[in-house]
Amino acid sequence: MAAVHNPPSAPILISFPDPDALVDSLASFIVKAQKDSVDKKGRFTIALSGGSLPKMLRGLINNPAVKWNKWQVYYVDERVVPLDHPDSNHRACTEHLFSKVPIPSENIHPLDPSLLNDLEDLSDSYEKELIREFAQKDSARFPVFDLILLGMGPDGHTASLFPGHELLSEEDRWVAYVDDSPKPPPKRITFTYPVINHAARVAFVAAGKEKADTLKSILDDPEAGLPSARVRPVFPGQLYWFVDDAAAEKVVYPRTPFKL
Ligand SMILES: O=C(O)[C@H](O)[C@@H](O)[C@H](O)[C@H](O)COP(=O)(O)O
Repeated sequence: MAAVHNPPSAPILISFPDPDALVDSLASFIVKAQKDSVDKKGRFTIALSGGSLPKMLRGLINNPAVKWNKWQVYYVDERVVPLDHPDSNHRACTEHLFSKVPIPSENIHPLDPSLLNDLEDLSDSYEKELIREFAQKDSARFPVFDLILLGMGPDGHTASLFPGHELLSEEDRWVAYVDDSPKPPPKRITFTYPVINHAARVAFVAAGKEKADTLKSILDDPEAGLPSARVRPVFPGQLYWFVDDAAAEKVVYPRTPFKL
């Protein structure tokens, strides 16, 4: 009998009056994803982006529902700089979140700082870090993160997947590198689409009117093919957009009220 392939579910767009309102609901959403995962398998695998995202996770600080010792944290993409460099996503997440909560340091998976001079080795070693978490358990072709949190750049990029880049068609590797990122710094490692699109839940977080045109293209004209529009988790994965009204101002795509 031929396999039945369910199409990806439609994205769920949730818009908040301002970023502060978004922060609290985002925290509740993450805690719910954590609870579902921990109830099912005793751990919670999450991948974080850089940019403005780390600051938007402040609703998790002093939140008694977060089981920090169950979290395994990876980076969706990382700039190839020392871990304490101002450009480092790991540094941003540490400053805005990890330094303020009781997460065991061994539950956080930054890139290997001894490999910064060799992009190939660096991305291979990060892929092995994912294989240690995921592949041995169920020999998965691709890892299934419980939650991946993404940002969207004004050009429509997400992770370090930029418009027109050859990595947009990568189908095999889990982690790849770029040395020509148009957003500085130029050297980065990044999850590929197969990893992002196999997650159980993927949530974009985007705020501000400078994102309004791009968000409209992504949600109202996905066929235009901007990198963020290519995030379509395979069934039964679900895609969410947590945005503010300024970012959503031009979007016609229907909003869904926030509920857990
Ligand atoms: O390290 C990075 O540069 C990112 O992970 C990147 O993909 C980011 O999420 C977007 O550029 C959005 O950034 P903002 O949220 O700052 O607009």
